[in-house]
Amino acid sequence: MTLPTPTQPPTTQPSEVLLAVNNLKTYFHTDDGVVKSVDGVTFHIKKGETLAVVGESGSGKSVTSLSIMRLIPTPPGRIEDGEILFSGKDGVLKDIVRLPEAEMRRIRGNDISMIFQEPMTSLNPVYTVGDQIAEAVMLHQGKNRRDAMGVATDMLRFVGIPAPEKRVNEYPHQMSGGMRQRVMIAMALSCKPALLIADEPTTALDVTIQAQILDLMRKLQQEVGMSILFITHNLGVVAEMADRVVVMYGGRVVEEGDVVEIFKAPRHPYTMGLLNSVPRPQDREPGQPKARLEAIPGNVPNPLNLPPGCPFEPRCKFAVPECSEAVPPLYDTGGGHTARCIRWHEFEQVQQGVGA
Ligand SMILES: Nc1ncnc2c1ncn2[C@@H]1O[C@H](COP(=O)(O)OP(=O)(O)OP(=O)(O)O)[C@@H](O)[C@H]1O
Repeated sequence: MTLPTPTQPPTTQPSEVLLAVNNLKTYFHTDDGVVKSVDGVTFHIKKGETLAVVGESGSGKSVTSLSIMRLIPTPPGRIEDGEILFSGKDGVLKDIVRLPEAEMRRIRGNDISMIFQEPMTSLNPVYTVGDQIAEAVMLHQGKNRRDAMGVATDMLRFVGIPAPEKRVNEYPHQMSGGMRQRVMIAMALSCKPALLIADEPTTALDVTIQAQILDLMRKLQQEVGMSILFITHNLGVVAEMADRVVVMYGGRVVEEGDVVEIFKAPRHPYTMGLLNSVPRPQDREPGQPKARLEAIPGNVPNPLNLPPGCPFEPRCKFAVPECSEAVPPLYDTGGGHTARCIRWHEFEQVQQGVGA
């Protein structure tokens, strides 16, 4: 995979905050100890924007999104602290962490929808795709079955499924992986959510279909005007889809900022490592030396046994003794860009050519 250069302007002019996650802590109480999967995570999503959450496997991306949906398996999981402020279609600001379950059920699928990597885990094999979309429409929009089936057919057409009148009566197994992912998107968008959470939605698809689904999501976002929280480990997808990016490591945000800025001037060695492990288009230009790709050495830390200091320190080629003393705070590096590294300023100087 080659990394595209993120250049596209935001699809809308995002201004107001739709969702604000503040100091979220979601832990799992296991027999082996407490897994601090999400440990003090803060970020926000503006109306109409796409925010990518990126990080290696185990960094806490999915637990963050499941916390927003309040779908953490309890026990062993629990949201221990923090707030998730959300302003839904009714315009009332709510804290998702503290909402009664009945109200949360109204929000799920109506104000916030989620699509997953593998549609077969979310689609029911014994019902037609039309029935499944119609059910969500009947539940949230109070439509009768006939009208809801009409909406289901329209939604299948909307997501580019050919012959929707026929396919609405088909079962998931009669469709290809790409078509099933389109059905998932149709179902997720059928109630026009304000926020779509997409957790690795294209990972299981081959590259051509992947590109089609990403294109489709961009187009639909413009038409529906929703915000997207895009969970991925794929920086190519981040560059193509996101306005801003949150980089997670060991259950914490280690860097956040505008996607163009982060790709151009990362301030955290983990983000630099992620970027160095994927080819960039400028490295492939004629006359340029062949880019050296480097995998980040080592593995993500064991969440039951995190080091006392910066969790990336054991893998970091820029680590100094102070790094292992305490978890660094998130430093404001300017222009809405933050990084959790005590040496961020030195990277800035090198990138700006100071003392080089
Ligand atoms: N039900 C659970 N019980 C115990 N630990 C859990 C549970 N669910 C998640 N975890 C732990 O929480 C941490 C974060 O997991 P999470 O699934 O959020 O990572 P991720 O960044 O989404 O990874 P991936 O890209 O593989 O989905 C991991 O260490 C994981 O083992």
